[in-house]
Order: sequence, then C-alpha cells, then structure tokens
Amino acid sequence: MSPLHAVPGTGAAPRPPRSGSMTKVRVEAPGKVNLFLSAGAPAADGYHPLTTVFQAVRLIETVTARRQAADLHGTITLTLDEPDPDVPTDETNLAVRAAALLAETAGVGDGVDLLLRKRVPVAGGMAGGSADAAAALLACNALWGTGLSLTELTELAARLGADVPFPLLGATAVGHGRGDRLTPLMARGTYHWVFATAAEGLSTPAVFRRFDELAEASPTGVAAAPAEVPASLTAALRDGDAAALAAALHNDLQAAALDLRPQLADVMALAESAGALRAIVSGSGPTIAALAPDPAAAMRVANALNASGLVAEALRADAPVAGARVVG
Ligand SMILES: C[C@@](CO)(OP(=O)(O)O)[C@H](O)COP(=O)(O)OP(=O)(O)OC[C@H]1O[C@@H](n2ccc(N)nc2=O)[C@H](O)[C@@H]1O
Ligand SMILES: Nc1ncnc2c1ncn2[C@@H]1O[C@H](COP(=O)(O)OP(=O)(O)O)[C@@H](O)[C@H]1O
Repeated sequence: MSPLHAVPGTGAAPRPPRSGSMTKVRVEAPGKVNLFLSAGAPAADGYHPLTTVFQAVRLIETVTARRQAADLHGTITLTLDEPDPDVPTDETNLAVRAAALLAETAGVGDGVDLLLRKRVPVAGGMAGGSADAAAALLACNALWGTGLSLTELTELAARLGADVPFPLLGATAVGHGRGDRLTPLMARGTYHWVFATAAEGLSTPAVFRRFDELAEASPTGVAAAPAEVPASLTAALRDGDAAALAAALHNDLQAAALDLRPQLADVMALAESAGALRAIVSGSGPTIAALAPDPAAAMRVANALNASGLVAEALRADAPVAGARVVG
C-alpha cells in the first residue's frame, strides 16, 4: 500500500487528537446523479476513462460508528437498521471495506460497530454503497482519532471505488480519470428531481460491458477519449436554469442500460409526459432520473410514476446538497 501524502492547504480537516474519546460518531452522506457522462474506450485495466458531472442529491445515507465492547476488540461489524437481502453485512460491504482500509493505512488496531441507514436505492446507479464508504471513512477517522485530512481520505476513497470520492465532496463536480479526479463546478439554484427505482438493480460492470459491445458493433466505434463537458451544461448550472440543464443532460451508458432493460424507456416517456423537463438513466441505471421545473411538477411526476405500476418507487429529492459531514 502506497504511503499517503497530505497536500498542504487543500481541504485539510482539523486533526482530532489521536486518543479520540468519542464513543459514537454519526455521519451523513448523499447519493448522486450524473448530469453528464461520456466514456472512452477501456484502458488495459478494464476501466473506462470518463468525463462525468456529478450532482449530490438529498437521498441521504447515515453511518453511525460506535466504539466497540472490549470482547470484540479489533473487529469491524455492520448492522443495517432495516435488513435488506440485497445489501451484504459482511466484509464485502463497502462501508466495512472503507473502515478496514482506514484501520490498515493508519495502523489502528481498534475495531468499530457500524450502523447503516440506507435511503439511496440499492444497485440503482446512484452510488449508495459509495456514500456509505465515504461516510464510514469520515466517521471512523473521527472515532479513532486517526486525524487524516480530507485530501488523504479522498485518496483512500478512490482506492475503494471510482464513485467513492464524490460523496466526500458533494454539491456539483466534474469527474475525470475513472470519474474519481474531481473539480467542483459552480451551480446556482435548486433542482427538483424524481428518481424512479426498479425492483431489481443493474450491475455496473455489466452495463459497461454492454456499452463496449454496442460501441464495437457501431460503425463509428468508441472514441478513445471521452468528450468534454459541454459549455451549454456549465452555463445552465451557472445560471440556475433547469430547462437549459434538462436539454444538456447526457449519459453514454443510457443506451446500454436500455438495451439490458428495455422497459425503462416507458418509464422515461411517462415521466416526461407527466411534466418532467427530461428523464435520463441515472449513471449505470436502472434508476430513471427525471428533472422537474418546480416542486409541484415533481410531485405530479412522482404520483404518475407511483400510480403506473412501472416502477418500484418514485422518490423526490432536491439537489445539490453538501458532501459527507459529521452530524452527531
Ligand atoms: C457508472 C458510475 C457513474 O458514476 O456509477 P454508478 O452509476 O454505477 O453508481 C461509476 O462510473 C461507477 O463507479 P463505481 O461503482 O464506484 O465503480 P468501481 O467500483 O470503481 O468499478 C466497478 C466496475 O465498473 C467498471 N468501471 C467503473 C468506472 C469506470 N470509470 N470504468 C469502468 O469500466 C469496471 O468494470 C469496474 O470493475
Ligand atoms: N453499503 C452498501 N450498500 C449497498 N450495496 C452495497 C454496499 N456494499 C456493497 N454493496 C453491493 O454493491 C452493489 C451495488 O451497490 P450500490 O452502491 O447500491 O449501487 P451502484 O453501484 O449502482 O451505485 C449492491 O448490489 C451490493 O451487492
């Protein structure tokens, strides 16, 4: 494991004392929607170079980290407040992996009991597991008094997954590389989203694979490098113009997600006919993200989707919201 280097003056969080005396730390972290996603041809490691614009949405994961009873000392446990067969509670849970990586990196022998409250749809292309990992990093850093800076935590986050650094930052940001190299983007106003979830998730690697297959079969193939963020999108965000943002939304993974799940096209059409400015696939899907012009329209879109029987659930959420933060 490579050593961590703090970059002076870049988001360094105040370092709590090494001998942290807190018994419990609660952290909230947001899910995301990709306002723009362009993918290039996969590199030798299988990862696709991306240009993506993330926006943090008010679907909030909560991780509570508790100091452990002495007899369990050194283990990392995870409990869900509402058990869910689709979310593992063993060492494969991304929040457990995050705590283990921090412990290993900082040389901490302490364990932790993590309690997870999920509000982001599971396997929905909204980075719920990544938000849990980001929250666990922040919570354990405070509980254990390991004192890593935000920059150091972001570096650990990128090792856990391409989507894990963003929930630490929150708001609106451009991602390059695997989507993990972030630059904040200026955004005015509040955007009113409706997220239509599916009963069954889609696997991110499977969607990227189908993206490759579709690209190979197309006459133009796939561009080696991803496209840059269009000026129309950055201008819409700068102006707080939801209609202009709707027109600029783009997701290269959408065709692959629709190919794997054709019925998502019906969900998109219904959202738009019920008053959404535009509906797109969120990230790798299968969640459909519908952008509404105002809260009343968002309510109408959510009601129409919920009444349709086409979706598991339609959730309203505004955006952008802040990144992971300690709340208690
Ligand atoms: C597609 C996106 C869009 O934001 O997220 P979701 O919509 O699934 O949440 C991300 O790129 C997903 O990020 P994340 O889910 O953290 O990906 P990782 O765990 O790092 O990688 C899972 C797998 O996705 C594929 N992958 C991921 C990122 C990337 N730039 N190129 C890829 O090809 C690879 O097959 C990789 O093995
Ligand atoms: N903390 C977690 N929350 C949800 N899923 C998790 C978590 N840790 C691991 N997983 C596994 O990762 C898969 C994708 O998780 P998730 O982050 O919800 O979706 P996506 O990658 O589409 O944004 C899940 O199907 C689940 O098996």
